[in-house]
Order: sequence, then C-alpha cells, then structure tokens
Amino acid sequence: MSLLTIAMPKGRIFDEALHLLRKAGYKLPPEFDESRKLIIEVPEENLRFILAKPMDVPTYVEHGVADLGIAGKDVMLEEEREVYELLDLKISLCYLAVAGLPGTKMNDVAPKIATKYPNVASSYFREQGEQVEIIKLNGSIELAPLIGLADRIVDIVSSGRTLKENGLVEYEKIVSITSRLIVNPVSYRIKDDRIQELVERLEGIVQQDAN
Ligand SMILES: Nc1ncnc2c1ncn2[C@@H]1O[C@H](COP(=O)(O)OP(=O)(O)OP(=O)(O)O)[C@@H](O)[C@H]1O
Ligand SMILES: O=P(O)(O)OC[C@H]1O[C@H](OP(=O)(O)OP(=O)(O)O)[C@H](O)[C@@H]1O
Repeated sequence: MSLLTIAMPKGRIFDEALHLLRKAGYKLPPEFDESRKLIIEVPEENLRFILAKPMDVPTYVEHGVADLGIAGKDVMLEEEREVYELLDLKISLCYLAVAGLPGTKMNDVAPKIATKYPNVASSYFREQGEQVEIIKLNGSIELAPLIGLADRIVDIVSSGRTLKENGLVEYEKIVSITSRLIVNPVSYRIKDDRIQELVERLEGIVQQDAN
C-alpha cells in the first residue's frame, strides 16, 4: 500500500476537514488537535499530513510533495495551479463578494479595488468590462473603503458580520465557496487505488451529511 501525503490547511478549514476524515474512518491521533508540528505521520493508516497555510496548499500539491490537499475554491480560483479537483467536501461554506460603503458609486476612472484575491478580482471586473486598479492586501480588507484606500473590496463573506459591523454593504456576489479535495495529476495516475478509496470514503460521508 503506497504512502499518501495530504496537505491540510491550517486555520478555519482544519477542524472541519479533520472531522470529515475521522468520520470517513481514518484513525487520526490526538496529536492533530494539540500539536504545533507541521508534519504528522500516521503509520497505522500509511498517511502523512503536512500542515500548510491555506493559500499554499495547491502549491504543495502541484509540485507533487503532497499527493492530495484540501483547499477552498477561493484559493483554487486565485492560484490556478495544475491540480485536479476530485471532490467538493461541502465544508467551510462562504462566498466571495464585492462590497463597499453604502450609496457610493465607484470612481469613473480606474476605481480602486482592495483584495486578498487579485486574480479573482481582476478577472471579475474584466468580465464586467470595468477597468480597475487592484490593491493587494493581506487581511483586514474591510478597512480599505473606510479609510479611503479603495472604492470597493473583493472579499470573503460568511456570516456577514464583518461587513455589518464596519458599516459596509454587499454590492455583488461573485461566487459560492466550499472546500475541495485536490490531487496531483501524477499521483492520481500512480496511486489511483488508494486515492480512489479515499475519495469513495469521503464521498460517502459528504453525501450522508448533505441528507
Ligand atoms: N469567514 C471566512 N473568512 C475567510 N475564509 C473563510 C471564511 N469561511 C470559510 N473560509 C475558508 O477558509 C479559508 C481561509 O482560512 P483561514 O482564514 O484560516 O486562512 P487565511 O485566510 O490564510 O487566514 P490568515 O491569513 O488569517 O492566516 C478560505 O480559503 C475559505 O475557503
Ligand atoms: O462574514 P464574516 O463571518 O464576518 O467573515 C468574513 C470575514 O472573515 C475573513 O477575515 P478573517 O477573520 O480571516 O481576518 P483577516 O481580515 O485577517 O483576513 C474575511 O476576510 C472577512 O473579513
């Protein structure tokens, strides 16, 4: 049985992803819940996990240092890596939206858009036929329109609380987001039996949770 390396996103998605794997029958030790280790070996399952920043998961998978990974659709759209998407895990639901101060129009000439997702934002506004200037930020995106840095933001909305508490409104929804199981194309070919088994086990749980 070949060893599978799985890139897991640290942070928000981690607990839900872990829960899903455990429900699918994988025995993952308490180390996952407590430790700060970045590589966790599970020899009993012939699995190895690497714990990465969510935005970096497709990079590890594309380079083949991880066979599989779990990544938000937002990350997949932004990073456009050479990986296959195998399964919608239907966890960590949220969406990407355009937001800004209420009752405001975007500047006519090169309106500024602040975002952590420069590629997604440029494609979106290009499709809308708008020429915009993208300002890349790494967090606290909602600050940008409040402080006069940008006309609009493109950011994740989940509960809507961050927008509301900062007096911002949503202008357009861009795309719904869930987390996906992704695979390196070569691993998919050479470790197909193991990967297929993992997909089927997870698929069963995702279906069960959806009903
Ligand atoms: N409210 C939310 N805000 C941000 N991401 C969310 C939210 N809900 C679900 N997600 C999913 O979680 C992923 C981000 O997880 P997380 O916030 O832990 O990482 P991060 O953006 O790298 O955070 P940080 O930069 O604060 O470490 C996104 O790619 C998205 O798919
Ligand atoms: O709709 P809500 O439930 O309020 O969630 C959305 C907020 O959560 C994320 O920020 P995060 O907490 O990751 O902080 P960040 O600004 O450092 O990215 C996202 O960028 C929004 O700001």
